[in-house]
Amino acid sequence: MATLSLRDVRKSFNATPVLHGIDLEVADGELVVIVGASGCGKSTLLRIVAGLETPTSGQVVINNRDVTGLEPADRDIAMVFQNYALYPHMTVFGNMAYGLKIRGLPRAEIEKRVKDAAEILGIGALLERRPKQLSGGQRQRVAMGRAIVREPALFLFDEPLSNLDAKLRVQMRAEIRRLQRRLGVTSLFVTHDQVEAMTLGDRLVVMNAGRPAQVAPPMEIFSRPADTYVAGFIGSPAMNFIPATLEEGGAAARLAKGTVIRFADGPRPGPAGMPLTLGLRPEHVVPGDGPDSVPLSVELIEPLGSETVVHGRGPGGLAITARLPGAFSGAALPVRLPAGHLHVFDAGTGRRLDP
Ligand SMILES: Nc1ncnc2c1ncn2[C@@H]1O[C@H](COP(=O)(O)OP(=O)(O)OP(=O)(O)O)[C@@H](O)[C@H]1O
Repeated sequence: MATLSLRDVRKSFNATPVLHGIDLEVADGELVVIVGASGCGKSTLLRIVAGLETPTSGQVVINNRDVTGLEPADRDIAMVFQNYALYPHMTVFGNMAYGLKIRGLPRAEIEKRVKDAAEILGIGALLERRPKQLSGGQRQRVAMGRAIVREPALFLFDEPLSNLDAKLRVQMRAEIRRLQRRLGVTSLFVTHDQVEAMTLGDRLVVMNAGRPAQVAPPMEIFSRPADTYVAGFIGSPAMNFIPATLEEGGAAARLAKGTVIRFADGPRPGPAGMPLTLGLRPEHVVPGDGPDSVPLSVELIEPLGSETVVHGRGPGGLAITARLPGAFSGAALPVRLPAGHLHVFDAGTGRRLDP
């Protein structure tokens, strides 16, 4: 049972700020995923929670205890890394038991914990092997096992799946989710992979250049992204962005070549002529004619079997990607930009404009 609080955590390296004040509350048993592009500060944040890095200011609080000044070993956490960090000269049993031996647990207790964890992870038959005699997925399970036997308050995962091939990644992702639910251990998971983030997290922290751009459950992030950064980062193919201006007392948007789209859900605040960025996911671009349609000249067709991704250009060179069900061929098609699916952002700040 554990909660984690980060309170205005800041970090600079050589006077260059990389974390600009992170506040986060992680509930007991919750799995929070920190996701963002390379260099946004995810690993630094995780290492601060682990105690491997000292924040420039701010606090790390685990179970209402300020651990900011404590050594990693005194924080009651277990970390699973990308490179597994197994001892090559030790057996699987030895690797999993090592931390418990250091802590001076009785031999019988160590054996019980290691065997139980190995059972849960399906590696009971591998306990006498050495890491080099294991597959990538098996090594990953040993690294997980080593974390589990410690029965920590907090699991910290730093891109633990990135060395696995695509199929194994998906499998291990599901295993980690199941395991985390079953054990109920509060967890922080860092990844740059948006699919991993969406499928694993109870909530996501989408980081942009050292700041949390949005903290919310995955589907809320997908359906109501807080700004254009989050909107463009989550979702594949990426959301289309269409420049427009605010019209009709905030009730409509005018596109470059004159198409006017009336918002389905009421007016947006802002002066007439205010620059907007409209967001529309490729799956919401539909072929057809209407007051909200634009002609598209097709540049690239990507058949995916059950659906087709079509990249094209609209008026004024506007790039639009559509995800169409089934097969598609052709050089041109009119597409509708349905108002009910539009995300409306302030073009200046990138922030979502709510009706
Ligand atoms: N020890 C260090 N000294 C100086 N700069 C550092 C140090 N560690 C990280 N940085 C810088 O801090 C920024 C954030 O790094 P961090 O590793 O946290 O990013 P990340 O989001 O985890 O990226 P990636 O996905 O590539 O691992 C980067 O610009 C990085 O170069």
